[in-house]
Amino acid sequence: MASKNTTSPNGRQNVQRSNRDSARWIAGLLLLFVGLFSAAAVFFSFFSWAPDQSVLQKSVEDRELIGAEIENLCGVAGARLGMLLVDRSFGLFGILIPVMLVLIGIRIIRQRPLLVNHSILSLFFIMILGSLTLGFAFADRWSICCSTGWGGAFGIEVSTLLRTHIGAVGTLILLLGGWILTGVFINRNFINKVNEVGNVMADKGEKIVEIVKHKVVVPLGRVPGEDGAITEEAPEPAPKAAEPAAPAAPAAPAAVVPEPPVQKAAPIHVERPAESVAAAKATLRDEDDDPFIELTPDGKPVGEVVPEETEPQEPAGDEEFTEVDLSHPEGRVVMGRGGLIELERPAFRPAAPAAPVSDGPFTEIIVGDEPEEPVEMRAEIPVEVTAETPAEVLPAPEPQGEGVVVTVESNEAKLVDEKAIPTESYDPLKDLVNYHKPPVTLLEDYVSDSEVSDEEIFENKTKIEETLKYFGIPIQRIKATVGPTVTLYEIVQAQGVKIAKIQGLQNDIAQSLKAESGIRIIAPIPGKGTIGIEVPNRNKQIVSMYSAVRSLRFQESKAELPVVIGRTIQNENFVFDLAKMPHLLVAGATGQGKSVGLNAIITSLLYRKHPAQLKFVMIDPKMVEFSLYSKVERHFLAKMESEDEAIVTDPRKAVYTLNALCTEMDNRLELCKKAGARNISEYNEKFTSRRLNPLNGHRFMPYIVVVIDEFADLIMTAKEVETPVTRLAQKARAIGIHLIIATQRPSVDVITGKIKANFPARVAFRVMQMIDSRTILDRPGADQLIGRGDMLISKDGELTRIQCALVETKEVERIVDYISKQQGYTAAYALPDYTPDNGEGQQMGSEEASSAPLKYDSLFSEIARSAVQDGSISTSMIQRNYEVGFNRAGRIMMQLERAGIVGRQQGAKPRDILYHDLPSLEAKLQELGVF
Ligand SMILES: Nc1ncnc2c1ncn2[C@@H]1O[C@H](COP(=O)(O)OP(=O)(O)OP(=O)(O)O)[C@@H](O)[C@H]1O
Repeated sequence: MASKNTTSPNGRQNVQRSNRDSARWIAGLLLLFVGLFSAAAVFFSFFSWAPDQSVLQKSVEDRELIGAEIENLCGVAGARLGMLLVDRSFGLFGILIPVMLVLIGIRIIRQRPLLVNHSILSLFFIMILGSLTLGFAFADRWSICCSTGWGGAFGIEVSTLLRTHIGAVGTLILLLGGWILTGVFINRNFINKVNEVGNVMADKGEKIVEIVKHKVVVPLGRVPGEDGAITEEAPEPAPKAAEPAAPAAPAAPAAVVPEPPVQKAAPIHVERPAESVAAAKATLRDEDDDPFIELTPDGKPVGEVVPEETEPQEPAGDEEFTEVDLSHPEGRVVMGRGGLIELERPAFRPAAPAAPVSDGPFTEIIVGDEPEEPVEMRAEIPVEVTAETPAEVLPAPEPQGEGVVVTVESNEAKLVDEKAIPTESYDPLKDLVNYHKPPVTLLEDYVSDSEVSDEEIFENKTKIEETLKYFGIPIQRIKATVGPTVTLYEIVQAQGVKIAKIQGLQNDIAQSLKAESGIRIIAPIPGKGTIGIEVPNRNKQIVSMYSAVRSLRFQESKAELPVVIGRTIQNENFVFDLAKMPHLLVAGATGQGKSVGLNAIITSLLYRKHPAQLKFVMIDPKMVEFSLYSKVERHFLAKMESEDEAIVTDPRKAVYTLNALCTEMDNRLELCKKAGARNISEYNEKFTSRRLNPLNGHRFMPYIVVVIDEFADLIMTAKEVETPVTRLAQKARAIGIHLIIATQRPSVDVITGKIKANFPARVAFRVMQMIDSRTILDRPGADQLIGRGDMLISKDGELTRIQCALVETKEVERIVDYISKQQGYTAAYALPDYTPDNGEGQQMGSEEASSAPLKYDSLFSEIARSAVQDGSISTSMIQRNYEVGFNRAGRIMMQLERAGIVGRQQGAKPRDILYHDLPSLEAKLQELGVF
């Protein structure tokens, strides 16, 4: 007789699980309180250990007799605990034991795994090392906070032991190594810090060697040769810059002309390559410690060429600039410490035009904004000369005009101090550092009391056995696995029975089990060789998103885009990596759970990803499914810059958005190519480890998940949607763009061959006809599902039956509310704007699409007026004058073109303005409805 126990194994499991959870929670809370009490006890013991210890040494009677009381605010227990954790254990660092207890308690309450918790392990290492270090450093010398010494009994004894065996130096090195390893364990960036210290020490070492060379070796008559080798020959003493030098050339006029009163009116900065300046400096460095470098007009150090008659040089060193005569009558070149070459001219004197300075072979002169304007006309405007010419080849100005004083600063390429260059990894999450992922408590924990009874299982097993026997198929064994929706009866058939024979009995078995649908025969079960018969349970269980998100499998998943979609027949949470799928096709008849499935996918991702890591593009022709996600626009959504709404509901805009995604894909592929990365993970890894320069356009790439609901509606109204979808499906996986396409009608005109070929992963909810099942899964099965979240997922030809997790609209609302209340980015993630050319616009089939855009930019009329008034326009002009981005400027230009106000772009030529007077433009604007 079969057991009549009505509690199923499943139910028992649930009850056991909930009892375990409660016990865990209580244990966690107890530990938390013990930890808090211990922390307080240890803290107070730091102040009261001395009197308390003498009190504790006395018997209770003695204490009462003399009225001695414990001072620790946690009483006798506190004083003893303090003694135990501080004196007898880890000294000052004994306080970390209660801290660890508190952390463990919290983790138990929050149902977190304990074994390898990083923070607790870190604290543990710190405690051991800290105690050892203090024990080693102070032994039992100081007893400010406890009787044994700062390191506690453990620290003192173990360090003494180490000292005995490996000596003081060995112990010191061991401790240093231990601290470094602990630092690295706590934060991997610590490696960089260690490297930095190493570099600083290496630099210091080099400097010391330099100083020794200059101060000790050189005075001894040994000088470094060009190759750095030390030779015995002493060089000719170089003339000091300030000293009059022997004439090397006919006296330059500048040498005899008295220096005019200098007014720093229009300095000319000459920028040149760092090497030349460095070379010039290097020539001088060895001659004089003076930080200022004097140059002659031909760029040579002043001591070598400046004639003796040169006007007395002001003592270099205390000046901001060292002045050097040019051959110009009144010119002077001054090279300052910063290395910028500057031309100083006396005010109100005819100055040398900038042009001669620029005549050098590589000299580029930028004279304010207007290069053609003579320098002397611009006395108030700082004049910049950018020269790629080394100082040595800078031609001296022809002696024309007079009174020009040239101050030369060699503009060294500005180098950031090497220590100021960030060495730690770039952390994209720091953008929203306070972002908290939604707590799981926002989800509903649906408790199902509908369970599969043992009776039901036994009945089904008997019926299956009888039916098979009736058709002459003997079986050896049957095993039942109860799932949330169906129970799998696994049959081991007698030897010699053909699998196909059982497969053909699907309808007969269904009839005998009186099940209208839901019976599915898996023959054989992959990897097992047995035959599976899935029979729907009389009462289905709800799989809550709450339990799915809480599952260890999901929480510990290392996937890039982890998704927990529901539970398999074996009652295991089914977790997959969307990044590896890499796209998903979702089909199912109306009301069978598609939208819930999509929400489960989106919710999973929201629970695991940070806004910096993931963006969604949501296309919702039904207009209602995704509207609630608009609240997280600034956190998790991406849209074209020109779009107002982040959730795309208009089929025409859906096409634009998908094309914009193609542009984003192309941009990302280009960036990956430049970076030498094969995929988004490699690229982001390079970017975060600062191996890619943002100045070269590199940026951190978040994953983009594109969710399209009702694809059938979309492709029917905008056939051209197929092209971008196929392109994305073919190429976007590597750079982190993944598509999820859902449709009610999985017919071949919707899921075309091109699309299907690029979607190896498919999800099927119940469909009404076998043909639909074949379209989506390439085989029957989806027509045999029982609906309400019962689904099949096919990946690489393998089919898994899953009960989709239920996440209701109200739960999604709570999650998006939680996220939206947190700080987000200033706007949605911007996709490059896509502007269709006219041809494409006409293809849309609607008149509206080919005519001027529906909505004009708010700057449209203002820019149109200014274009007509000025008679010219360009995108860059719009950008500059109105401080708008390139995309917006381009869009406004496109709107002007479509409105017939400006002509088409013709190569590099400026666009024609098609209106020549404001009244006719105003009439046009009125006609367009823009004022
Ligand atoms: N996983 C599930 N568990 C329990 N019930 C579910 C599940 N999925 C769906 N249902 C039930 O089925 C109903 C319809 O689901 P859903 O709205 O997802 O269907 P749909 O396929 O998106 O339909 P349509 O295409 O018409 O929008 C839900 O309101 C819910 O009651």
